[in-house]
Amino acid sequence: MGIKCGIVGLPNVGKSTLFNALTKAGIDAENFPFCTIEPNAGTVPVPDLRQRKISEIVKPQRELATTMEFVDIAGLVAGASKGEGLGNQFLANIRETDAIAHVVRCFNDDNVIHVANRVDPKADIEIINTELALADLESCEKQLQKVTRTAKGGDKEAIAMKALLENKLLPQLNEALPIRSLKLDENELALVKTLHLLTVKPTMYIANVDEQGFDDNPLLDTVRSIAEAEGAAVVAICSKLESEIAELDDDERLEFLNDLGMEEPGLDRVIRAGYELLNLQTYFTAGVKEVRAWTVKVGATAPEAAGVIHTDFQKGFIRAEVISYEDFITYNGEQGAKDAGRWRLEGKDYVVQDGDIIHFRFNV
Ligand SMILES: Nc1ncnc2c1ncn2[C@@H]1O[C@H](COP(=O)(O)OP(=O)(O)OP(=O)(O)O)[C@@H](O)[C@H]1O
Ligand SMILES: [Mg+2]
Repeated sequence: MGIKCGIVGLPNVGKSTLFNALTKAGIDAENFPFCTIEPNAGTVPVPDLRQRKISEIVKPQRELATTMEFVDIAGLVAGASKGEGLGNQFLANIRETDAIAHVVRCFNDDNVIHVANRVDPKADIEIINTELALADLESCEKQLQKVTRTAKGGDKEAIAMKALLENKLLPQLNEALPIRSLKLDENELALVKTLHLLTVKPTMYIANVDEQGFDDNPLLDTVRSIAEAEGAAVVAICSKLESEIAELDDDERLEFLNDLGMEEPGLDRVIRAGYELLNLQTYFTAGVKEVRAWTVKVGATAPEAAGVIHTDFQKGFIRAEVISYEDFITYNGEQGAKDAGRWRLEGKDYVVQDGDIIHFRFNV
């Protein structure tokens, strides 16, 4: 499905360190602002404990996870929308993503330069959010000029767009508030989509804390309360620690996590949060050759889910053979689920459920 999550934030807050931990790409993550200039992209498997359990039953030749793409973007400073720092180029990189992971510095370390010489998550978040809102404000003002002309000729869509811009979008952006927190109806959302705005993208905050900074951390609390007010998700991680964990081999990693009292790397939480942010879910195909996870939108129908594998599967869709994840595990696989009467044949209106194990029947 090609889902892209952009990593944004002020310079030198730990974006590339996080990116390296996620992708094991080994790009430069050094202690100076604007270390990253060109964006770096990397594909990351979405961790799913259910897949392992399915594979234990099916014993396939191979397992394939579903994936998500992360893009590490250059640091943004105040005035970026007017060309400061790396300016508009940076904003164009964000425009191409589906969701935003906003990294906020919540660690104290005098050796690591902060561009404003202070650690202040609230001020940092405001700088980034203001720049994104200013960029959108500019796009919306341009659009208003354009539609004002066409609206005079009586064009219905132009009239609707003009009203939306004047009554809702521009007032919101003038307050430096994001478009995603506006309540909009379906028609308005369709119009907004054509504007390719930045502040409409689903956003989560990544609080980058010290190794000891997960509990009793007022900096983290600040990020949590800002996010709560916006209805956004927060994931607390220590980028530096994660990049060290990522370099270990599997056995060492388990031991290290155990010593830290962690069940899984913090990265897995970042990836899953990105997945939830975009309202995505997973279904599985399970055969002796391979057990594979696939990504679909929540609410996708069986033919749409088939289309993720191949467009021919969608076009020639006949039926889906479905077993829920719980049944698959409870009855120890397909045969057991069949014997228990838990194997279903579903038609084109079936709405896929998270974790479903599906086999598609189709014509070619
Ligand atoms: N949780 C943390 N605790 C302490 N130091 C950290 C932490 N996370 C990152 N750092 C350090 O901060 C410095 C900057 O990290 P990094 O290069 O990842 O930042 P960046 O956001 O990508 O910067 P730029 O915008 O300049 O590309 C590095 O020296 C890194 O080791
Ligand atoms: Mg960087």
